Amino acid sequence: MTISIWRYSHLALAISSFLLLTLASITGIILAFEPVSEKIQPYRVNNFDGITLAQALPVLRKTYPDISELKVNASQFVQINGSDANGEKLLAYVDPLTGKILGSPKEQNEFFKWITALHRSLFLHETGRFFIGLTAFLLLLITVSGTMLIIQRQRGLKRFFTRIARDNFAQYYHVVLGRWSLVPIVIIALTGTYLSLVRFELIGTPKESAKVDFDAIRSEPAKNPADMDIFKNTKFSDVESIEFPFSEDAEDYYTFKLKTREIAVNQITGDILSEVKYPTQVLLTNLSLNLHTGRASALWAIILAVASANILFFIYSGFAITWKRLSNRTKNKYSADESKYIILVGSENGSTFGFAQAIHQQLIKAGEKSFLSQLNNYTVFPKAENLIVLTATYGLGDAPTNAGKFAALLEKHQQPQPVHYSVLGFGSHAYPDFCKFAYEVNNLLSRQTWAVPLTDVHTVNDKSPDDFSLWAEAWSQQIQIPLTILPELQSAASKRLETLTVNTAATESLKNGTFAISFQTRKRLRVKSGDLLAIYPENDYRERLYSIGIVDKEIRLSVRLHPGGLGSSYLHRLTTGEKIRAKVIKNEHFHFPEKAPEVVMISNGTGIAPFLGMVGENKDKVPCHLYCGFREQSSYEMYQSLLETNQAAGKLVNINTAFSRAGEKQYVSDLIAKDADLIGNILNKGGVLMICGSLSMQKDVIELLETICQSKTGNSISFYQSHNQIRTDCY
Ligand SMILES: Cc1cc2nc3c(=O)[nH]c(=O)nc-3n(C[C@H](O)[C@H](O)[C@H](O)COP(=O)(O)O)c2cc1C
Repeated sequence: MTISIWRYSHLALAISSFLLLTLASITGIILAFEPVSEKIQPYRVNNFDGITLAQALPVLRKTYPDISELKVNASQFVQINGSDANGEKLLAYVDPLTGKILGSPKEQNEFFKWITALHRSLFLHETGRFFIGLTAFLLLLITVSGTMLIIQRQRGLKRFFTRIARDNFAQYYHVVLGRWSLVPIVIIALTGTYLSLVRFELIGTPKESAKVDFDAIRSEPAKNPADMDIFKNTKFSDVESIEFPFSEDAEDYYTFKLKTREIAVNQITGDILSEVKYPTQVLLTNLSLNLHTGRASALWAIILAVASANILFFIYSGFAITWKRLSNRTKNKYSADESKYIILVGSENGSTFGFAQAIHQQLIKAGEKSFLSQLNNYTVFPKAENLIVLTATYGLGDAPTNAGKFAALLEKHQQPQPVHYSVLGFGSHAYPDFCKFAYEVNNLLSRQTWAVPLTDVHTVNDKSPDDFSLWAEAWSQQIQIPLTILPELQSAASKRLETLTVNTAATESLKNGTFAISFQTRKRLRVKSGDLLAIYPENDYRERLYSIGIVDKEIRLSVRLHPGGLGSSYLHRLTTGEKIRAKVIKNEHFHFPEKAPEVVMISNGTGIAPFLGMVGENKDKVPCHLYCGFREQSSYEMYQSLLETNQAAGKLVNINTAFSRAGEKQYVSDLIAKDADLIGNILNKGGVLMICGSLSMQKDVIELLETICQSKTGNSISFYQSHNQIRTDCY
């Protein structure tokens, strides 16, 4: 919620000021070159900061007896004013130590004059100045709201400068450059606002002149100016201007306008006749001018120019981001009430909508009625048969702004008919709570009586086309509508097919219709237990996926034979030595965990397939517990000897079996319920739970684990799902 307040303020402020901000930034960049071009003039003497008035004033007065005034400008050029020996007007830059003339001051360049007027007042005098002042203030508010957004994005001030997860170009550089130019932009905005307030006298700058008590002026003891304390202690770098005495009478005195005060000095004795310290407002005005114009430092002027150029980039990238968000507003061909397919999206920056649009368009093309909207528009969908949720995760594993109300709406609206659902999470492993909100949505849906899982929850890391296509394949397999991958994602998604040779064909089909089949692969094929094998029984778009277990260097599949099933009948028909074309799909999230202190494997039926390979891969003998459910003892027997050999080798701590149609008639969830303490401990110490098998088993186990997590660990199950401690691969 708060993220949207800052975001809307940031956007509203940007929209209301972008025209004037563009103008002020462009003119600001140009004006930054004025101090730079001035600084390269050869009128500043070396070691200027060390020169005292005692060293310079006697020389200057001797060389120019009719000098009336001396000024030191922001570039530290010393300019004298008076008349020369011939009585001619003298206005020149001089070397304060020698009195040598270095050049003569020039009028401000006409071009810079014109740009300055445009920058300050838009040629509209006070009205223009007001709008420019207002723009500076709005820029200040934009930087405040922008800073808040970065703090939220980075999850706290401490992580302000830590790595940024890369989104799209505009998004990424908006944040990266925003962080680096924050300080100069705040300074530009703050000083611009301050100078406008001074200009409109909303901040007063009272400046009193030094008042001299003429009766107290002494004319002795006379001192050599080079020996006067005030001359010795005052550096040229502190001077703004000096008015010289008009004559040699004691009543005529020096007036030093220094950076912080004004003093009157007796020219004969060196007495300080009066001293006035400038009020803070005057000091701040001077500082603001220096900082806003860069007149005191060429380096700072360049920083200001770069910061102003960044403001232009922010205007462009800010609008690019907004455009992307707005362009995702969908116009639906079919209403929510009449649609069979409902696609709901949780997205902050719009990329998830891109994926959703692709699915939506393909369903429409296939002649289906599909409705696409955001998760916050969840309601009753009377004709819905399929719900697809695609959602990103933000903040601390939270919902995106357009999905924040989903949980409450789900409670409120029950679907009147059974609806199949499938959840696809979008996230990034750069964040600790990977796709947490998607897991939460999936867990919430699984508790609804009307909701029937169609696929396991899938996740997409950093918009990976491979991850997306994995979900698309699993979904298509269930629905029988081919979802071809977006053309722009296609190149990455299309992989080479492998030729595999059947090593052991399905010799016998057991009573319950389960069989095993193994394939020999080429030597260098990189495949691990938990990866998926995609087969194409009819050599067309129809693909079937099976979980792989690597046993004795072979790909071993466990398959349930469905009467008339496309994939299972095809595999069942294959004979030893036959070759097939298939694709190995990497399924990294379901590999045997490399660093877990303890592992729990939970399966039912053919879901045991990847675990058969994984136990063999447990070379470090990580404590590993297996909970597997079957219909009857005979289904287990085909895996028993392999599992017991691994147990004897110390790669499995225990094998817990549940038979649903024999003996105690138990489900795998009953075994887990009994070992709730053990499961809680394993999660607490960073162990990993892997679940493979049917979606209905997964639903029961997840529900049970939610209770175990809450009571034994204090975290919700989605915490462990998003931290990769609970991994599922169900179908
Ligand atoms: C500020 C911010 C916070 C994020 N937080 C998470 C997070 O906690 N977990 C996660 O998996 N991804 C996180 N992400 C990554 C996004 O979920 C991911 O980039 C997603 O694809 C963006 O989708 P969208 O463009 O539709 O909003 C975050 C991204 C950003 C910019």
